[in-house]
Amino acid sequence: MAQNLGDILGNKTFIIAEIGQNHQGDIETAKKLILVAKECGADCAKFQKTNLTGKFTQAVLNRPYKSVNSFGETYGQHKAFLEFSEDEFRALQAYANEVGIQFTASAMDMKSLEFLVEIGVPFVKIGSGDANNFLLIEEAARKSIPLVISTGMQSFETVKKIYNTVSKYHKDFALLHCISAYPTPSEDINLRVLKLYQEEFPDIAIGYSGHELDIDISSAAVALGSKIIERHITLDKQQKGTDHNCSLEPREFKQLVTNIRNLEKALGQSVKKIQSSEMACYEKLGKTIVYSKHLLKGHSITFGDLDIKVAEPRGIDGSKIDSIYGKILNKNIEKDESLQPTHLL
Ligand SMILES: CC(=O)N[C@H](C=O)[C@@H](O)[C@H](O)[C@H](O)COP(=O)(O)O
Ligand SMILES: C=C(OP(=O)(O)O)C(=O)O
Repeated sequence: MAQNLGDILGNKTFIIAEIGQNHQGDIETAKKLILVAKECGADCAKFQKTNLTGKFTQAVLNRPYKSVNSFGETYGQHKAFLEFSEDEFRALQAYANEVGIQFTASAMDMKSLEFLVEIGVPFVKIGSGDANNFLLIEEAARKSIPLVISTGMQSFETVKKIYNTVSKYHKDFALLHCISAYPTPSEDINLRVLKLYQEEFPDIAIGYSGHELDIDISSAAVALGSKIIERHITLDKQQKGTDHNCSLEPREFKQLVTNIRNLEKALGQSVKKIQSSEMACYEKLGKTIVYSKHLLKGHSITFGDLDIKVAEPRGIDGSKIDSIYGKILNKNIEKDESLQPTHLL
C-alpha cells in the first residue's frame, strides 16, 4: 500500500471537490476547476473515470438521451463527449501536482480502476453507482490502494457487505453516507446514518458525500463526526449538465471550507473548564457570596444569612455556598458585603 488512508486524510476533515463531469468535456475548464478547488481550500480535486463499454451495456449506450442536460443524441455519445482520454487524465494529474492539490477519480469500471492504480492516485473513489458492484469492489480491495466508497442507492445490508468485503483485505478504506438524488431533499438525507455507520464500522473513517443545494447540512455532517466531506464544484450552476444545480460555486465552496475549519476549532475537546476568554465576563458579571444582612462578630452563619450577587470586591464563588454554613464570623458585617475567607474563624 503506497500511503495509508489515515496519512492522506490527516487530522482535519478531508474535503473533496468533486469536479465529476462539470468540466463540460473541456480540458481547460477542468484545469480551471482544479485551480478553483485549490483556491477554495479543498484537499482533493476529484474526477470520474469511465471506460464506456466497461460501465454500460451497448443497449444503454445506444439509448436516446433527450434531456436539457444531454451532450449527445444517445447516452453513449453524451458520455463520450464528457469523458477525458487517459492522456488528458495524466495532464490533469500533472496540473493538480503543479497547483498543489491531491488528484483522484472514481473508478467506474475495471479498466478505469486499473488505469487509476497505474497513474498512482493516492486513493480510488468508488461512487454510489458501483457500491453494489462487488466485482469492482473486491478487485479494488485486492489492489491494496486506499479506497473511499460512497453508499448512495444501497440498503444497510449492502453497506455491511461492502465493509466485510474490503475488510477481508485491509482496513484502509472509508465509507461515505450519500443519497444519490440531485438535489437531495432535506428529509431524505438522514444525517443520523453517520452515527449508525460510526457504531457499526468503528475502525474505519466515515464521511459524507452531499448532493443537497446548500452548505449547512454538509457542515453539520462534520459536527456529527464526518472525517471526509465531498461536494460537487462548478464554475456556474446555470450551465447545462445534470450535476450543476446541486454543485457549489467557488464562493459557496470556499464558505463551506471556512465553516468546516471554524467548526473543527469549535468542536474542540470534551473538557469543561472556564476559558481564559470568559474571564472578562466573569470579572464583570460572575456572582460571589455576599451577606444578606447586618451580622455580628461570633455569629454562626446559617441559611438566610447569605446571598449570591454581582459584587465588589469579588468574594468567594457562589458555587461554594454550602461550605460556608456553620462558620463563625470574626468581625461585624454589613449587608451586601462580599464574604472573604478572612471574615471567618
Ligand atoms: C451515481 C453517479 O454516478 N453519480 C455521479 C456523482 O455524483 C454523478 O456525477 C453522475 O455521473 C451524473 O449525475 C450523471 O449525469 P448524466 O447521466 O447526465 O451524465
Ligand atoms: C458517484 C460518485 O460519488 P457519490 O456516490 O459520492 O455521489 C462518484 O464519485 O463518482
